[in-house]
Amino acid sequence: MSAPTGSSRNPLPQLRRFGIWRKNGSGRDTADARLLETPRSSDFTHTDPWRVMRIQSEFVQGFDALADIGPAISVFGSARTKPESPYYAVGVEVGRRLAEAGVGVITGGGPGSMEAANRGASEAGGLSIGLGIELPFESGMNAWVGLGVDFRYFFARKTMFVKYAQGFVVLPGGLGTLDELFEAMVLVQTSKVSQFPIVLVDKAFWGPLMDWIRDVMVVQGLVSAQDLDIVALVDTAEEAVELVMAGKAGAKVAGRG
Ligand SMILES: CC(C)=CCNc1ncnc2c1ncn2[C@@H]1O[C@H](COP(=O)(O)O)[C@@H](O)[C@H]1O
Repeated sequence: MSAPTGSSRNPLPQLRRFGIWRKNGSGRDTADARLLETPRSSDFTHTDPWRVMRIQSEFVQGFDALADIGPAISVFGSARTKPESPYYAVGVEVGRRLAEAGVGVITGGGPGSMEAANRGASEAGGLSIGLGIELPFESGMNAWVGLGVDFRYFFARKTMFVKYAQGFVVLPGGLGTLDELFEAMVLVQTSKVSQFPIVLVDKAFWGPLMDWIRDVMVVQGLVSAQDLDIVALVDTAEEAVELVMAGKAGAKVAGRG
């Protein structure tokens, strides 16, 4: 086969940097040279290579803090749930029942339903973990967190929610809750995790979302009907803890591959 000649074709790459080929670089622009160069300003702490170090340190810190927590379940839900809301009461009961079942409770460490689950776990004498996130409007770690780890990056934090839990209980929530839920659903769908129960609490809240997935996504062939089995819908804290502890929801799909 002859070499491409058209001007729109890439010529051979000229410079290689850590396995990445780039064209049009200066031969004197090496990693060593850049390392030894006097920085033009202290802005280097805002550069991507520096960020990579910070990202790495978040993973190290998270792995370090959570390595020995034992079995745990992550509980998600709205940061805006008020203490007088029925959802808050369900969150407290989920946390309490999980602690009584002998597993740690991991939440996002914030207010609302996260606080409720931490509170239930803490009041029952269980391990109450909060994985906080730096946000412009965050209110800090809730008072019921016994072991807290703060993150700058959502993706590092989300890794911990899955890596150190054996299942998810998801209370009604907003975009943050959906982000955490769908991340887990995709991980089960693609067999990145197996036997990972995901239980959604409150059929009236979650039902319409599941109906939309069934009526639109499944009908258009964008997900399979089986994918609906990744999650289970329940109405009470008791059912949620029973199912998540039995490892039931999600098992069907995870087991097929
Ligand atoms: C009352 C209020 C607006 C406070 C916001 N304070 C917050 N503090 C901590 N985490 C938060 C906060 N807001 C959103 N989150 C993040 O979003 C998730 C819940 O989001 P949401 O409320 O469902 O979307 C949490 O796990 C966390 O990732």
